[in-house]
Amino acid sequence: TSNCWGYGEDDGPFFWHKGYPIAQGNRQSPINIVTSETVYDSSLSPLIVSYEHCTSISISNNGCSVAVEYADTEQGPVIEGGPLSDAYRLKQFHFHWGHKDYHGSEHTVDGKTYASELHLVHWNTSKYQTFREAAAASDGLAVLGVFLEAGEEHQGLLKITDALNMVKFKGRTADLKEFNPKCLLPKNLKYWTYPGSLTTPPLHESVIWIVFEEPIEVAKKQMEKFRMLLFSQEEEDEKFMENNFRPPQPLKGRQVCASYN
Ligand SMILES: NS(=O)(=O)c1ccc(NC(=S)OCCc2ccsc2)cc1
Ligand SMILES: [Zn+2]
Repeated sequence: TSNCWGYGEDDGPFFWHKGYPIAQGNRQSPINIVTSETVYDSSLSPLIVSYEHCTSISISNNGCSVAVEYADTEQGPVIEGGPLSDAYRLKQFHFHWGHKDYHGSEHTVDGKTYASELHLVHWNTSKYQTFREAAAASDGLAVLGVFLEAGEEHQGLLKITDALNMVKFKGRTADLKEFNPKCLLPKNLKYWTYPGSLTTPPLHESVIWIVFEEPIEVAKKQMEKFRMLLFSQEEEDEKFMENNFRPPQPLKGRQVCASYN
């Protein structure tokens, strides 16, 4: 889809409200998580991540990020529990990152930015028939957010970072079979959760956010591979894909719940 929005100085996050007025809505994402204002919610049950049957299909450069898509089948990978009343099936995961390792995440924690943020996008298959329908419903989507920080090489991520050179240009897709993203989750699944939105247009306010406190470590050279991707198509002026993150949005009175005390 030829987006008329981007991350540049004339089509970036500060302009999105023109095409998508919901950008100034009451449950926009990302947010800055102020840990002293989070509320421990003892009614939050543990998050159940059932990623056993993981048929990844492909990896693609969609012009705003790089995404790994999953087959939309009954026995696909699902999450449930935690703040969720229904089962949510994995549709895709993608990343946001910066020009350098000191920034790039969308959510921030007490103002701290991370080098990158992984989003695992799930939709409510108990209540809706398609992703598109769920994406427009207030309880339609659940996105797991994982912070990435520069450190040791991440073995599980190698299969992704080694595939990036196959999808350098916008619109490119490559096979990526049997990738199980469970290896991308942190050891400790303590999380914060709050009601929010897609962080890119159409910015639908349909996401239950579940953001893990513990970052995963990835090597600097793995981060550099994300930065050699392009926003642009072959034959267009080369525009390196970086800083594809939306800054934190107003909390508008929302409560952020913590899964732990
Ligand atoms: N960064 S994010 O996780 O909030 C996020 C997740 C999904 C999307 N959009 C997707 S997967 O769109 C697929 C096409 C579509 C269908 C209904 S609305 C958009 C945008 C942002
Ligand atoms: Zn995202």
